[in-house]
Amino acid sequence: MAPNPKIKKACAAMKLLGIQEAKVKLVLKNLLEAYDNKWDFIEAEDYKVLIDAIFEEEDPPQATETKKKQEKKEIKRVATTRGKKITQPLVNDEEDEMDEDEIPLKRRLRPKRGRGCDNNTSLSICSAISQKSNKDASKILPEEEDEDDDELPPLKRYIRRSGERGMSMTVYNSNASSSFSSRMSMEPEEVPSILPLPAVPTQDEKDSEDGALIILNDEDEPNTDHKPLILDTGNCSAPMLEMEKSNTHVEERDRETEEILCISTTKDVPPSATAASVELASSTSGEAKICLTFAPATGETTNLCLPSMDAFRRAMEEKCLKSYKIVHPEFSVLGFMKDLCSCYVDMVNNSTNQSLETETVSKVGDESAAACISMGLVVVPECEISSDGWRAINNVKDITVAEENVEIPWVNEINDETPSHFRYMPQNFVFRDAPVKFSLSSFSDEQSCSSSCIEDCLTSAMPCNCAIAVDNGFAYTADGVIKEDFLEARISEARDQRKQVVMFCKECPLERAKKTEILEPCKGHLKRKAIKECWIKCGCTKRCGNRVVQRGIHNKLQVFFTPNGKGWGLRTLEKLPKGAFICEYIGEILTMSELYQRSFEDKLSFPVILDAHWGSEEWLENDKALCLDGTCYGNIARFLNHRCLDANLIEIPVYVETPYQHYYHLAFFATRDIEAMEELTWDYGIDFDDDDSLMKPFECLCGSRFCRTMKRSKKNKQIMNRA
Ligand SMILES: C[S@@+](CC[C@H](N)C(=O)[O-])C[C@H]1O[C@@H](n2cnc3c(N)ncnc32)[C@H](O)[C@@H]1O
Repeated sequence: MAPNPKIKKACAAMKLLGIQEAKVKLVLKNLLEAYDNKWDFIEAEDYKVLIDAIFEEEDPPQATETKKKQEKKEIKRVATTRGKKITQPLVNDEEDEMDEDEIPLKRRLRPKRGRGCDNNTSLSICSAISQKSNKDASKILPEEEDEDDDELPPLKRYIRRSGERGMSMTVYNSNASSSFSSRMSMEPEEVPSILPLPAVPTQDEKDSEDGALIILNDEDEPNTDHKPLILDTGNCSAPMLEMEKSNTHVEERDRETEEILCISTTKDVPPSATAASVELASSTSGEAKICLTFAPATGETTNLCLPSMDAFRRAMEEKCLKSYKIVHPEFSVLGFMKDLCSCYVDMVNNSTNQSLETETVSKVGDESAAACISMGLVVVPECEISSDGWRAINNVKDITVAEENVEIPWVNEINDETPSHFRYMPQNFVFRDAPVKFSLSSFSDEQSCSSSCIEDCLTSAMPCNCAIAVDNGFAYTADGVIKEDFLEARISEARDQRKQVVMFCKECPLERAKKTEILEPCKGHLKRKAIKECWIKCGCTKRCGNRVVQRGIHNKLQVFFTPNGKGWGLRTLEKLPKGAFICEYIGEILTMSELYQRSFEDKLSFPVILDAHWGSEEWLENDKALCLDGTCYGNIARFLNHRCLDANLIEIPVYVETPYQHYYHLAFFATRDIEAMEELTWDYGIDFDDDDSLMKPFECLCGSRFCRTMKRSKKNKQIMNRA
């Protein structure tokens, strides 16, 4: 006998979801019996009833019973309301009277109408950490829009509560030609027996807005801090991966904050697309995105080769899962998702053998939204990113916004914070009153090597004026690093009190700036030896070996979120040799009065006082004593964290364009060889016991065995013990 075409069709549809034919047939048999062979109920909404029944096979009997009752009620209601758009599960009035045990229905695999069997190239990768209590999980979340849904954030309609503990990932492909559905567990014992899959938007929904989804719940963390993560498929012609993170909370019954995380590409990869790029971006306002962009072909058109879902899953498992230890404290879902995206992109690009074209997400304001859509970029409706937010997003690859010789990316593998907003500046600028002038006339011939030098001063037989100006000779070697003896002398000066020359002001500008009635005595300033670099007025060329700091940053650095509570930090992505110049501290040049005014309004995290020569003259006016403030305008040095005593960077005053001794560049050099991925730190030289400090107080988490706060607390303990 020829197989019933309806059964064949149902099996084919279920096969797309990875469900075996035998199981489908078994469940179908029961359903047909239960519903008097009424196929239209079974076929409705892309076999919703069948899918639910298949998954309920694995539910506890009580749940299945209750679910069946519920479904019968639903079916009755569907039957009487045909023709009307029903998007919310119809709940019988009696449901209100049910006791809690009677509502343990978990919605799971639920392809919505019009999708799931589309002949498109739609891919959803969903990652779920479902850690809510089973009790909570036993309640149903609304899962399809009701008529008022338009007023609710799109997020709402896609939420499912999975109800199981563990971390799992589901890859779902609705491409008819390469059907695939799989789930992967990271912690097998904790992964739910059946994974929730995202509800897939209907055609209407697809046309009108974005869709995608799955859930991250975390039982161990307070709900209040959860931010949902949604990954949207955009309503755009070019495909992209987009993950969006918003603060949207679920508001109805049991809609405590959920976390949702998902990646999906839209359909219709343009046949002429050449390559893809992936971008992880986020903003200060809490949103984050992972974008996969397919760039249109240039010149000869070639078909883009997408990897098969199986190959992608295997690569993903290798690259993203097996290499991660989920229990590792530094595991971050965001980082994981990013790896996942780049894994996919790598595969696309490798198989396509095309050059990678990066399409950067450009600023998206209201007025430019249309332009973005035409470029294949999606404006996500619930994500209203401020202009500052967009700037931060754009800066993911280069926080310097192309102001430096090298790009310096930022990355946060710990949480969803983005760097606070500041304006990147590659050089110092006077805020208002500081008497700093860069002028050719300010340097006399004696202070530059205008006539004596040609090409490279380091190779000249006689030390030139620049070498003797600050009585060091040349500080740099031909390799561009600081000479060992000069560096060692600076390091021991900084670390060993016995080697320090400390100068005391008669009246300290720091104290005077406080504008108190009685000035406290000067606490002393470390006299620091400086480097004098050749400059534009010198006879040498720009390639002269005595020009290092002025050539700017050359190493591969990265701003990153530290895992140990210090906020953002700076690290190197490559090995750095001892004595290498890393960067200088850039900020607004302020007088002490200006600085004090600022710190009075709000204690600062980013002031550096240029006091290397304070105390060397009788009287230093407040407006001649200077400092740098990197709070609003600065460079990457503003991310350098403090480390007590044994920091891997040391700051050295460097004179370049002005002989005015109270203004100099503060340049950071490596105190030792530094390994790739090491955090870069310097000793702020702060006194943690000084309540009058202009700097925001903080509890030192440097981890150094010489940590001054650790010593202090030990001292306090000793004092307390003695008392
Ligand atoms: C110049 S900023 C460094 C960048 C900063 N971590 C951030 O997130 O922007 C100085 C601030 O970083 C934090 N910080 C720096 N070093 C630290 C340390 N050793 N322990 C704890 N916090 C530190 C303090 O909040 C301090 O006020």
